Amino acid sequence: MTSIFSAPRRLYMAFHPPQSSARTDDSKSVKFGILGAANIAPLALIIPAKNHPEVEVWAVAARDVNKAKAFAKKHGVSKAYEGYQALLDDPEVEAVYNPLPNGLHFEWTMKALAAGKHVLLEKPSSNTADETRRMFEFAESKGLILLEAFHYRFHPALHRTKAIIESGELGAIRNIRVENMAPIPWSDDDIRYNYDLGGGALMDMGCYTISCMRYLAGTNPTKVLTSTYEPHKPKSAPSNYESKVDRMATATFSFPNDVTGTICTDLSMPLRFKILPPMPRVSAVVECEQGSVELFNFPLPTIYHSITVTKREGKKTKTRTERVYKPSDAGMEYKGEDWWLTYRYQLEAFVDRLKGREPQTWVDKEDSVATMEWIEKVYEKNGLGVRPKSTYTP
Ligand SMILES: NC(=O)C1=CN([C@@H]2O[C@H](COP(=O)(O)OP(=O)(O)OC[C@H]3O[C@@H](n4cnc5c(N)ncnc54)[C@H](OP(=O)(O)O)[C@@H]3O)[C@@H](O)[C@H]2O)C=CC1
Ligand SMILES: O=C1OC[C@@H](O)[C@H](O)[C@H]1O
Repeated sequence: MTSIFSAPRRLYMAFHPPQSSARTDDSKSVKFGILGAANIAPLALIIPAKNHPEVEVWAVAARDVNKAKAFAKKHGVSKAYEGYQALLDDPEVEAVYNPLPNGLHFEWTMKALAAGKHVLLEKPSSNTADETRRMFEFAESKGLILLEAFHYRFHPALHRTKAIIESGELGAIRNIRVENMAPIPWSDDDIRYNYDLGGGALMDMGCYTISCMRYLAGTNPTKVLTSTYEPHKPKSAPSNYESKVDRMATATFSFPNDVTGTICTDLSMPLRFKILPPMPRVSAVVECEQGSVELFNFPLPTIYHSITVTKREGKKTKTRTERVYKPSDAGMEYKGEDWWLTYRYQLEAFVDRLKGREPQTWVDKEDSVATMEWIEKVYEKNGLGVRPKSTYTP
């Protein structure tokens, strides 16, 4: 039963989750260390950890120890380290969260694994598919867990959308279109615009579109058919500046059985009439033989989402809308509350695997490698070229 209070309550709880009342004995909790006082860390780990009975965010490291100390104080983290290696040398740290810029993912994940830590690694997993494969192979060889933090994959709204497609009620898939575009005025020195650090729209918001398209298709594309981009040009750039960083990118793909796919991603959608920020475009739409299903807001479904199913029946078209904030809303049996952020579902799965329990969802090695392979293929197609590989040699 929903009421006018359910959305404000859900949003409040999402960002102010209750401290877990069933806290596990401290000696059994998983102590996390964070590499970098990253902007995303509070949302992706600190807030979800408050409500996870088996997680303690124990340490943070930053290049500047004062930054690490300030972050630790603000978020109630016990230890603050100068430099990332110092955190990896802490025997108390069992799992590492790696939210460094993309171009540093390979180096610091390899070092964390070498130090015997499990790793929750931000998306996209690295700058190249080869690096991603090597990280997973190393994790396997050490018996450690490595998960690419594609948090959206863990939310029940996405699982319900996939179940609708797989139920066959709409017939076979014909086309999949995924958009992830927002009007965010990132500064020119943001990591997203830094080629050496693995910047670009396709790497950042675009990696979700490739991952989501592959997931909903249930298979990999066979080819990149077309790709376009608009470059990012810093305000101070000379007129002949040649950018290797895409602010916006599109691509079309072929899939087996004449299925097609389209992605569109934009880090900083242009203002309308030079003043009005456009609405973000955050949908995954699957067109099938007898209708379509659209998951609106697949990246952050806890905030708000809708699953719109349009079905052609003879000359009539029927439309229904579903909302699945918690698994039981769609008859699914795994754990979750309507206010759980995608990151909270993800943390549950990560800790389940670490503790030897079966997680409800997982993003495995082949999945992460394939996402990087198709990112590379799009960059090859549009001429911008693959992001630079790491200079770190393990
Ligand atoms: N899951 C999600 O929803 C999101 C995921 N992300 C991903 O998380 C990662 C980090 O993103 P975000 O938090 O926005 O990034 P930040 O701009 O906050 O950078 C993250 C950290 O990178 C460190 N860093 C190390 N070397 C450099 C360098 N040369 N230049 C700049 N920073 C450096 C800084 O650490 P220090 O503290 O040591 O200075 C900084 O704290 C990316 O991989 C991104 O794709 C980002 C946003 C959302
Ligand atoms: O992962 C992400 O999600 C939110 C976006 O604003 C951000 O650019 C991206 O890194």
